[in-house]
Amino acid sequence: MSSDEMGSSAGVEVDRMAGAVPEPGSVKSDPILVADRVRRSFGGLTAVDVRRLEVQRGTITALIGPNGAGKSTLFNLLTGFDRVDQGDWTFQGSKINGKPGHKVARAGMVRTFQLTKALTRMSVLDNMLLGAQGQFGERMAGSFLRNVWGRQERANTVRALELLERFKLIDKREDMAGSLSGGQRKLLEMARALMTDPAMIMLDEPMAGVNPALVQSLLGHITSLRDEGKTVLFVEHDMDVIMGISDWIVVLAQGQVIAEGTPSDIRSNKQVIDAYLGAQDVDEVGSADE
Ligand SMILES: Nc1ncnc2c1ncn2[C@@H]1O[C@H](COP(=O)(O)OP(=O)(O)OP(=O)(O)O)[C@@H](O)[C@H]1O
Repeated sequence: MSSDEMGSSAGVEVDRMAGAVPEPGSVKSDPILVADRVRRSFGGLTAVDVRRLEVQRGTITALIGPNGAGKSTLFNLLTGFDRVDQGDWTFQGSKINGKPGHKVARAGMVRTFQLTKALTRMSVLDNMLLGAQGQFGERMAGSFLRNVWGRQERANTVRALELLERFKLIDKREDMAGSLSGGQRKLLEMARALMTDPAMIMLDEPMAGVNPALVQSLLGHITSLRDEGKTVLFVEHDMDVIMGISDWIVVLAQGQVIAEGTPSDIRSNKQVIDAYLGAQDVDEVGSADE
């Protein structure tokens, strides 16, 4: 078995994928998320048309593909932030399609959100407390601030401070979120998503706009989440990051899953090279890994 198929945790080699076959729709031994025939069109354009997708529990799974492949749309659909035309999916064995984002979050599946304008004008700590409400949109920010201190927020504040400590943002807790650097914003987005202690966290481009100095720190946080038993599904464009930390990679092109596999499977998959990676990128990925 290749090193890509094996993960190392506290010196013990673990086969997290339990021999899953590298093919689209691949069956997993312990899937936390199972999606069937998920379709979403915008006018005449089919943005997502996924026949079957299973995400193995306790892994880092990357969702990759060219621009416009449907990655963000699939994220939005699965987490209740967009409506499917058709499709079913279960999370931890329970059907969650059709549920709004905050209910999906309560079920244990949380996605990160980029800091919108309203959120940048709130303090780092208030951003965290907002995360305790589960999934949220910008329009909830105003009502949240009016209500938050009237309710039992003590436990949430304790959790928020613990997470800010862990993500090295504790000294910034009173600062406006908008004053954070690109990397610190990503740390805040991740910390905020953890407020509800989800079983699965979905990260939307966790490395975008991050200074190289913070990349290692972010990677460390992502792998520790997995090593604590959480499932991580992330969309990312940085191939070194994807190949470096993923247990499994799902490749989308034109809304469909065209390949799945370990980093080494994907790196040598001709269809993926043609549709996405390009020979040059594969060489770069190979050398960056060595
Ligand atoms: N709200 C919308 N209205 C119309 N078309 C949309 C909408 N959202 C997405 N699309 C289209 O659906 C397709 C998939 O878009 P999506 O943003 O999901 O791709 P992506 O893989 O996340 O791309 P990127 O890597 O560039 O973020 C694209 O052609 C996009 O233009």
